[in-house]
Amino acid sequence: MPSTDIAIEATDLRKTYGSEVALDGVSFSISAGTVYGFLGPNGAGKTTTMRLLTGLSQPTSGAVRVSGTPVDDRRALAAHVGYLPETPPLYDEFSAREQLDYVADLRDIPPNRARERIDDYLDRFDLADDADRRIESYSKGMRQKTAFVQSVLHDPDVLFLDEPTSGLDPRAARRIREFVTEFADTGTTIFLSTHILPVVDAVADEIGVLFEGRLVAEGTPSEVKARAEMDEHSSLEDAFLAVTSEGAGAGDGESEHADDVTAADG
Ligand SMILES: Nc1ncnc2c1ncn2[C@@H]1O[C@H](COP(=O)(O)OP(=O)(O)OP(=O)(O)O)[C@@H](O)[C@H]1O
Repeated sequence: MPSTDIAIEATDLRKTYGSEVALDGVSFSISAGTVYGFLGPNGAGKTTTMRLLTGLSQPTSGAVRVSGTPVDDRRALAAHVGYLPETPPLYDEFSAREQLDYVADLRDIPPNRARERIDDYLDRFDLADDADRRIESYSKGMRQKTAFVQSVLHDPDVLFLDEPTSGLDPRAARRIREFVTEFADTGTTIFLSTHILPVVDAVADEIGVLFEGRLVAEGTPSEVKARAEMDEHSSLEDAFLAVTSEGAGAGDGESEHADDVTAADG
């Protein structure tokens, strides 16, 4: 794997489904160790982008490199990338422990190391007592926690998280936030898509806001707020609503701030 300080580089990504344009020329460059909050309203193209960034789907045009490697080289990337998708792949008939053993084996984690990590994570996510029950009997939050552990078991350099706190109670959601910060402190790059804006405000170094398949704002949380002409007391939610109003993209003037919002740098 080539060494690079750029962890994720997307160049002019376009994705169409028939006549539907899901992504309309999205570019960004994310430095290693960054927590990047990826925001956008329903249907903006976030999941489509994440699938392109993880090589699960091919762009209509444009290119993606993760840790310097083109994402279509999935063999080279597998050890370096973790992905928690919106609908995580779990086998209902497995227990959490079996599921995690299976993934550890796929990831070629040495058995002793795998056992240690799995026990540690099960404990930290309060799953230890249920670890030998079948996943089909789990609550949504227990499934989500199992899926999160599965995505980080091999200690990836770049971690893609799609709504990681979905279905989690406050304690578990906080645990995920702490993990995100902890991983980032050790140099892991985190690409985090969520609708829970306070989470992004708390953990993200940088933010990208997608609207109708285009990146309409990018920068630190305070830069995005400033760009949307918010004052220092405004929330990220206020800025999000300003840059993703119809007026921001189509110029119908619905938002008083829309005309002042400049396009993202990327
Ligand atoms: N397989 C597909 N076939 C056709 N259209 C699709 C397909 N996948 C996504 N789209 C369309 O692409 C656009 C972007 O969808 P995407 O799922 O990426 O949005 P999103 O930002 O993740 O939304 P949400 O926040 O609701 O999860 C939508 O208009 C969606 O209907």
